[in-house]
Amino acid sequence: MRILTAEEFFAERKQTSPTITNEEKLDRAVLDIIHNVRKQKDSALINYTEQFDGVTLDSLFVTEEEFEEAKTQVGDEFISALNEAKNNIQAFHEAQKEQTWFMEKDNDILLGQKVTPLDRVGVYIPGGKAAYPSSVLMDVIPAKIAGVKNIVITTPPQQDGKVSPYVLAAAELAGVNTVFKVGGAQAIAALAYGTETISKVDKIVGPGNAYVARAKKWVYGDVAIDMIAGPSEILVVADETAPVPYVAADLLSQAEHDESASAICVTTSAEQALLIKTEVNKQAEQLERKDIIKPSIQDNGKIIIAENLHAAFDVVNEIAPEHLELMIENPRDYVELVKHAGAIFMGHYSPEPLGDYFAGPNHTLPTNGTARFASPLGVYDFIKKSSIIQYSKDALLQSADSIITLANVEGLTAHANSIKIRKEEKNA
Ligand SMILES: NC(=O)c1ccc[n+]([C@@H]2O[C@H](COP(=O)([O-])OP(=O)(O)OC[C@H]3O[C@@H](n4cnc5c(N)ncnc54)[C@H](O)[C@@H]3O)[C@@H](O)[C@H]2O)c1
Ligand SMILES: N[C@H](CO)Cc1c[nH]c[nH+]1
Ligand SMILES: [Zn+2]
Repeated sequence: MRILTAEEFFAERKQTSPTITNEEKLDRAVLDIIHNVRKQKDSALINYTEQFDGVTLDSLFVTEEEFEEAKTQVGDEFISALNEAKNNIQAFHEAQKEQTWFMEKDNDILLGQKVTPLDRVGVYIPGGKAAYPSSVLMDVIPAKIAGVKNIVITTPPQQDGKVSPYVLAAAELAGVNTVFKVGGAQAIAALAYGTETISKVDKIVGPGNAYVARAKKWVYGDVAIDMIAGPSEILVVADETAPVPYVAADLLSQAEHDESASAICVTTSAEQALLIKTEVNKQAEQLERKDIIKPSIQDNGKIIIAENLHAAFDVVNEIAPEHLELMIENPRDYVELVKHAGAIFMGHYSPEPLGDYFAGPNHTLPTNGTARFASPLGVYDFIKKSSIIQYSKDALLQSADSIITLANVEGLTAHANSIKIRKEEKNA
């Protein structure tokens, strides 16, 4: 984990575009997969699952028996925790619901916006390095609240050829019973273009590793996507009130997702920076997933020393992290300074995993700097809007000349004529 000053950090950002070569390699692999799935459909899915997941599948479908078996495996404690999380997620997302609305003027003009749920949504649930039942709730509940009728899940199979029973139990609790055993870029291609078994959807949502995130970017336009939700990121802003063991534990919580996950701390104290680095290394040694954590911390971990909190927030806004923790005194006084972050966790007792599992706001969040322009997954991702316009005869005649003038200026006389024709009594 490198320690550097804010000035050094900004100087490095200016000089480097370190990911371009990697991106080209990734693009070639992903485009190849998309192309083959479009051509060979199910058989490409079966082959890629063999190649990347080491599993030979007879069928891509999760059967009813597999759902039943899953129920017997997961235990009451898990179901009860899942139900608590579901209630919190549901309550938070209910508040995001949007309704069709109208505005009227003098009984002559009616304008509005009609809200309609999407027809078909495909949810990607990651499954390579961990199973994510929590992501099932996060991605399906807002779709259900929006009123989406047709929701399917794709997720990679485990080594035994089955889908994690915890993922299946969460799917059942969230009300989805169509689950396909396919992951990676091939799953995204299948949802975007359809195969013999998997029908094309209108929108693909859900997080995943770099292959999944890149594939979503490539299919966008042929299908809608929620955002680029790739490898996890955390940025902790710590002042001298932040307990060092808490800071280290929170950084490590995201590093364990993926070797490409990133954990960064910005602190106002050089002394604390050293303590945090030592504590991160100490705690990492004790963690089960240290094989993933160590490369993540080694390659992407940083501790940045800022002169003061204002300078710390310049770093935050430059990085635009997926998760931002404010482990500082009076965090609410500083929230105004945050311009770009997927989720903001305030205070010493709001660690990131509280949001991953339980509090209610969505954990599918924009990564890789895209928090500059993207928002957390929400009910708004599963609806679309249509404008509504109705004028009475009187209202149209009153505005006719202005509309005709505008149409004539654009040289669009057929447009002008569609208004003119209504001015002449004989055509009524
Ligand atoms: N941003 C968010 O909201 C959010 C939420 C949860 C998880 N995540 C992230 O999701 C990711 C989950 O990753 P994961 O790997 O555990 O599961 P995953 O399901 O995203 O990826 C596994 C799949 O990747 C494909 N793959 C692996 N190696 C490949 C290769 N060499 N070439 C082509 N395809 C290959 C395989 O098809 C495999 O099934 C992590 O990076 C985690 O940080 C993000
Ligand atoms: N931190 C992940 C989003 O980057 C979400 C997650 C699910 N389970 C645990 N964590
Ligand atoms: Zn997490």
